[in-house]
Amino acid sequence: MEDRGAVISRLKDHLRAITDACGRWAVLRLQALQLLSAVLEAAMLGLLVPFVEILAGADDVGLPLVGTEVDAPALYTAVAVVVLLRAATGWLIAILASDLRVRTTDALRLQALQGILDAKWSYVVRQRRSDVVQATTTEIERAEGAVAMLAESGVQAAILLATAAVAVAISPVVGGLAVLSLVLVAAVGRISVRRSITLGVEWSERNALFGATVTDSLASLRLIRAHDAAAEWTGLLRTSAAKGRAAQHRFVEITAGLSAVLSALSVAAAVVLVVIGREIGLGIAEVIALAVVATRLSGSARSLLETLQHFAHYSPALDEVQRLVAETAAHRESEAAAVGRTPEPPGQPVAGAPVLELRGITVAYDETPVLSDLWLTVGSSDLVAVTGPSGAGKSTLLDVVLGLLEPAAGVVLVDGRPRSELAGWRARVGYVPQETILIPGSVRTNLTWSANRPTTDEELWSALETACVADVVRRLPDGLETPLGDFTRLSGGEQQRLCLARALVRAPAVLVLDEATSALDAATEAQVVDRLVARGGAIVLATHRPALVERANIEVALENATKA
Ligand SMILES: Nc1ncnc2c1ncn2[C@@H]1O[C@H](COP(=O)(O)OP(=O)(O)OP(=O)(O)O)[C@@H](O)[C@H]1O
Repeated sequence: MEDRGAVISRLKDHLRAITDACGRWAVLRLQALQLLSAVLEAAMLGLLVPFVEILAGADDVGLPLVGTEVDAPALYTAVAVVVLLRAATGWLIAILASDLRVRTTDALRLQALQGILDAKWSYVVRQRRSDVVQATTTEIERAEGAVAMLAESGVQAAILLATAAVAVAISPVVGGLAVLSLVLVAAVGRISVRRSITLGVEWSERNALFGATVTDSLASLRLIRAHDAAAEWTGLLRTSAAKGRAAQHRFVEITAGLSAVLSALSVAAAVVLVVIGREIGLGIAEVIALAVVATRLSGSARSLLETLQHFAHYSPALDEVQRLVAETAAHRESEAAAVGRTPEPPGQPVAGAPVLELRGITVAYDETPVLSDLWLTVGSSDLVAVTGPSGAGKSTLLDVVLGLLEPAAGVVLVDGRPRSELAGWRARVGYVPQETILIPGSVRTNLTWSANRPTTDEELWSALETACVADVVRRLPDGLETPLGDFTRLSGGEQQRLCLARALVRAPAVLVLDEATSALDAATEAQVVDRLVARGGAIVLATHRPALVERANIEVALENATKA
């Protein structure tokens, strides 16, 4: 259960998120408009008494607070001006609040994604992909709902206070009683708002489970169909859907229930207040005005309560997004290595030094060493084969070469200097992972999205030729412009070669291949390697294929997870 200050601290958290994203002035502008709107609402209600008096036949009436006597046309003009101003203010508030809402959630979404892109690789690999997807899509949308509710509650609270002030101004006794009943409503409302937070947390958990199930089942679609294992996944989806339905049902039960009780009570309260007003000798104009004000008061209180309940229900989503932002910030790579930063110009290479050197490195996951005291020198045209049984640490070693993992001990040298600037190093590396990664988009998009520079068609075709996949692309209906989807028409081996061409488009000094030719037949693999060697540059590849090991001039044979 949430603590007493939960709602207030959540409101503060959201306000801070809005201020961070949009600036203090934008928030102050909205708050000023909300205040103006409340003052205009109070003026509108305050004009009710003279309005009813004019309707009852008076020639001149006194304006409340100002006291000036005015005739009917002047009063009608004042009412019209206030009504128009109030409408214009409402319009401005709606636009401003929507701007703040969208800007805040866009900023949070970008912060969360940037956080993942900038975080240390050792942190990233421990994350569940669907959690990040959920936080930056569904949960962000709920957080946006919470921000909208926060802005809405600001207007409603201001209007509620203004209406209460008018009620007290018309009759301190009756108005005072009305305010007292509001305090009672607030006390009951607090319980329902706190319950809404708990249900909101359940809803977030359901979203996480639902998202994970959908993401995982889509990633395994081919296997699910082949093994006829859909029942397992639909069962999980049904469970998470049912959990969500129950939480949503309870939330609506609470909000709609409270709303129904309040609407019945508000009619009774208005009648009681009018009777009391008559009993203490108020005039008919005051009594009518009080009845209207009391009805508006209870309406405003109900709306504010509903808004706060919705805010409370949505607000746990912001926790989820902020948790991701804070966690990624705590695991941030060094400033210089972060993705998207302009790399520092590299220091002067030491003459004759190898492009990369690992001196006695040790790498461990959770204190368990995978590589120990490993030494490796990679010259500018070396072909290095990393071999060893499954789990020996081949991919781990490639991650160190790529600059994704930093060794716990030992030194990594680039051009004879300690590798301190990871972004600069990665700009010189091309990588082909074990699994093929093709994004929705054309062949061209797939070749160029990670090039980090403008590319010519000539460069693309040259990379495709080197990867022995140019003929395949030429045969596609639209060549380089042919779209590739999740279920692309290319075979596994063709996709692998396309991924290799993508790495080559970067013109890398060091090409890192993690069993990147495993789907190729021996003849095609040999042809690809011939062309890669002819192209020049260093190659570091992990492989189980004896033929490839034979071609290499350096072999790093990893024997088991603790001995390199
Ligand atoms: N993120 C991680 N957290 C904890 N342990 C890990 C992590 N990544 C890899 N390992 C462990 O480190 C060891 C080496 O893994 P690695 O993927 O480098 O092996 P590999 O030689 O490439 O295996 P394969 O040939 O099967 O791909 C394995 O025991 C693996 O379970």
